[in-house]
Amino acid sequence: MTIQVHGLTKVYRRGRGPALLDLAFEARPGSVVVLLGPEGAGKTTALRLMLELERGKGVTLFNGRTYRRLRRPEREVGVVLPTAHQLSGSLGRTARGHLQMLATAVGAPARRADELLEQTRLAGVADHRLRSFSPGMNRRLELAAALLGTPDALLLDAPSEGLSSRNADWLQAFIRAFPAGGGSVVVTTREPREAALLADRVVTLDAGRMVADQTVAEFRRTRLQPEVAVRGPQMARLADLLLAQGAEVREDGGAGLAVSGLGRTEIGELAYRSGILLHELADRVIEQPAPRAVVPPAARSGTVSTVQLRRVTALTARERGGRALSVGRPGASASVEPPTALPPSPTADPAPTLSLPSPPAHAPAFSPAAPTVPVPLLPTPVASADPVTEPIPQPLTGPDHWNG
Ligand SMILES: Nc1ncnc2c1ncn2[C@@H]1O[C@H](COP(=O)(O)OP(=O)(O)OP(=O)(O)O)[C@@H](O)[C@H]1O
Repeated sequence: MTIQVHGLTKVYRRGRGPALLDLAFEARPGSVVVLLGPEGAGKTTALRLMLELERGKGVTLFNGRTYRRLRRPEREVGVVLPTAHQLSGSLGRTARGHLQMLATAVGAPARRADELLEQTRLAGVADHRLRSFSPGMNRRLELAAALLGTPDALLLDAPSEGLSSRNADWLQAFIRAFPAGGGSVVVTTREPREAALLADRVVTLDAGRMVADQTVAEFRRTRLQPEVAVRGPQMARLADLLLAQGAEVREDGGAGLAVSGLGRTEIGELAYRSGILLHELADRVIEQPAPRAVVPPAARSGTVSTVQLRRVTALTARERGGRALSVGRPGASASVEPPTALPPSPTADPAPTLSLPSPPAHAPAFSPAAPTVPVPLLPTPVASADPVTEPIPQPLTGPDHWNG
């Protein structure tokens, strides 16, 4: 199923800024789109608008029809929202009884309940009453309910929240497998790593604004930086050797290094050949800060209908060629390269820009105004020469970050 989202905008209270402003994206058949953002970014609001559970601006089309105009919406679109299936009146029912009742309501055969209990790993508690269910079991039951009508699309709001890591792994595998038959999924999360696991496309929200719309490959490149943590008693010597091999090296705690640009195996072999003892050698992923929305005063005063923002994919400082930290050896001072000039954006939007206040010095990139994103989606810009777009500061990786 193709899901097209055009210009979704929601203002809950007059005089307050929008909870969601001009959200636009497309979920193609056979794909997973993740809406990623921190608490309050507007993810749930987006799903509620898509399902017409809220009044607002914009439109969402499911294979060309709005949700309410679908012939059998509850069979065509499976939904897991915090309020979608209230269990409060059903706590005395068994899981099987609850699902059978919902199956009847959506016109699915009763045996579908048992199939789904099996599929969502609830078969063992099928005859348990819902009042005994843990939050994680409830989450899986909600998913089973969403699947009763064998839908072509799933809208899932933070489905892995409250799940044990084993069940979260299972759920992520399920979500990844769902599009195989042409289905599409829109799923929300606050976790960049989960987004990278699930998504074909990641739409990043901040303060109700879409601040990036990226393929998962681009998202991984810009937001998740792989590095290798190395620990041992001879790190100064190893740092010199690694730098000579072209790696980037940061001090990481007293007897540790964080290395990028060389793989774990290469680092291990280098240390072994040089007779350097290692206590730890482990892959890890460092999250880069998300792009932040710069909220114009007009939006804060609630006059949002005239304000339109365009998205910009923020680049990491490293991609912009600036602020790459190279550390000679632990304890030595870091050399910080000055930022280099950006090339003009190949996809720069020629549309007139709205004047925005300068972002605060700490604020990473966002965009000025321009027309809304049409459907089909524009390719994500790979760079921007926009004067209000700043490089993202190099991330600090914990209390022991390099502070030279
Ligand atoms: N019914 C409501 N009335 C007023 N404001 C609301 C309402 N629902 C949401 N908001 C506000 O809208 C903004 C977006 O909320 P939303 O729940 O969509 O965020 P979210 O990204 O889903 O956050 P979370 O990750 O915590 O679920 C927040 O500032 C929230 O306080």
